Amino acid sequence: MIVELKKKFTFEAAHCLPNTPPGHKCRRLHGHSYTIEIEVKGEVGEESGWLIDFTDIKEAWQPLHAELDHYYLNEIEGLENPTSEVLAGWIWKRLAPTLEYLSAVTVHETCTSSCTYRGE
Ligand SMILES: Nc1nc2c(c(=O)[nH]1)N=C([C@H](O)[C@H](O)COP(=O)(O)OP(=O)(O)OP(=O)(O)O)CN2
Ligand SMILES: [Zn+2]
Repeated sequence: MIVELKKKFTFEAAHCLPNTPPGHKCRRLHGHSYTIEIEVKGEVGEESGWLIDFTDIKEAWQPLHAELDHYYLNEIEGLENPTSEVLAGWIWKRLAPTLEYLSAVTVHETCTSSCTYRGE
């Protein structure tokens, strides 16, 4: 049986988007309460009854939370232009080596805007 597990995390951070046209609202320094959704996909183990422990996802996320929470994202290497797209790719790159079965990273920048990256 193939399943998809999803776990959500939150962090607060400031950013601006320096490559937007002059006068664009996102050029101004502002902040978001980001929600990050991490998904893994694979076969359920017969004995365990699960794909992986949700705690494994939490442990993989924790170092990234420490790097991102209450920081100015533009000052972090690789996030000089921190769109949702760039951030989703940045998170994927860091999670993929440690989190088996990773299948998607979704960045919710606001309640109405999100970006999903599936490693392609
Ligand atoms: N493709 C992208 N478009 C935008 C990004 C992005 O990362 N990728 N980012 C922004 C801004 O960071 C902005 O803070 C969030 O955008 P927006 O959804 O427009 O925010 P609002 O709260 O104003 O949205 P409502 O329409 O009022 O819900 C902009 N675009
Ligand atoms: Zn923004």
